Amino acid sequence: MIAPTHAPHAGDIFSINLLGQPVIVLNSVKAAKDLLDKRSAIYSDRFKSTVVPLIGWDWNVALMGYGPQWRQTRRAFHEHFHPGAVKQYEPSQLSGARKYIMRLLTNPENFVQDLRYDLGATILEVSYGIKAQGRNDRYIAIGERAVEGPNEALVLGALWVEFLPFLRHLPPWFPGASYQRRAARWRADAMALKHVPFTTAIEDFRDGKGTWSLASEILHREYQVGGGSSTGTEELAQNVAAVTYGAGADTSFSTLQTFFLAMALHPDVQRKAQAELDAVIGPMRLPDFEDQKSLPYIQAIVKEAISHDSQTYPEPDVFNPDRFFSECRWDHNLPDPGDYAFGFGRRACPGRHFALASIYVYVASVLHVFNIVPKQDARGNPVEIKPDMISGVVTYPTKFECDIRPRSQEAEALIRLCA
Ligand code: HEM
Repeated sequence: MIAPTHAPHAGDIFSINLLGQPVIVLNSVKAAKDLLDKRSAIYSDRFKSTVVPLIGWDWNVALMGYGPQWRQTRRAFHEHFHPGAVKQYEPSQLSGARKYIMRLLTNPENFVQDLRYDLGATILEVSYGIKAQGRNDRYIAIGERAVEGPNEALVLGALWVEFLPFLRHLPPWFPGASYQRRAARWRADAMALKHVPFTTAIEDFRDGKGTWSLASEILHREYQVGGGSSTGTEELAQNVAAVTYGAGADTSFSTLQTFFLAMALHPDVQRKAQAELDAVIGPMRLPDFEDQKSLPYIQAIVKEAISHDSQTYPEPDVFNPDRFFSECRWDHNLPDPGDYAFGFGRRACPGRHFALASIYVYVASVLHVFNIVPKQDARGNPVEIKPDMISGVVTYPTKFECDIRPRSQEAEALIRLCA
């Protein structure tokens, strides 16, 4: 469950009572590390939720209790998402970022919708080997619809049925039980996410039409190890692919929206990043994964976009990539936001390396060729952006507008040539 707001003055650990159900909130990185890292043997289970099965998401490893099925699924995640394994996804991620900058050139006002689409298309290809066919793609729509259920229903206190489980037996027509109708739709959407792209991928693969994907690779590997077909193997491949597809796009999407917001507010940060890109890459090509190590300021922007702990960093709300440097060198004494933005202990995010690679390649590609500036009003004055966030299972900036323009004619030509 996700607490809807942060409570900076409430102490490291506090509890709230929701309709008789005690809820313990870990309100600092230290508290989370002490309990979830150091005592992970006893704090890796999940709350036995009424809402999770009601909305049809109980097959999702992130919401599963700590036990053999969770362990088997985590093992499969580890095999496909450890730092060495994620290299195989780089071509899809790079191609997604390049298609995106081409879209930014032709349709900059659609930067948010196109970002959602291109991240979704990349993760669809990685998970199932399916190539999305444009904005109205059936599989993209399935992915986007499916995450609405958990995004609405898993926010702490969103549905009373979580704390009064007998309410799950009420019929949908009963006064006040409209959540039953929504839950039925969310269940159908979750089932579509789990089954529809998987069935297409596996049928294509068996017919020799499909390309390699996470789903087909897990099936192949498990058959080799387990020595033949089994429903368990199919279920495992289905779950890993669907969780990747469901979890993978939304999280990176929210981080990259934060990046656009921060760039529109901080032209000085943009200039520094572009000076680094110009020095390392120059005007004749676009950034790729080979450049990552040579772009520390871009790395600092990525870390700054993921999130901040108010007790670890001074001025946590200020977007300041320079905080990671001391005397022009990377400051290794400063905690890495990547060590807590992805969770703690045994339940920490297995998609972390994949996510960081995606965010890097979008940030570097966009900044190399575009300037992001606030919109101008009729008199040519910049329209003030009031930054704010919407909290939920995933946190997003509220809607904001900005102008995204190629940095130069050469930059525009480079996009047209290479993207
Ligand atoms: C910026 C991007 C991302 C962020 C900030 C993020 C964050 C998180 C966090 C904080 C958790 C831990 C939740 C907890 O402790 O209960 C988590 C779990 C998880 N994440 Fe991510 N994530 C991101 C991207 C991804 C991607 C790309 C994938 C898939 C490839 C993924 C798959 C998962 C899974 C499967 C879990 C559940 C792990 C478990 O319960 O054992 N995430 N993520």
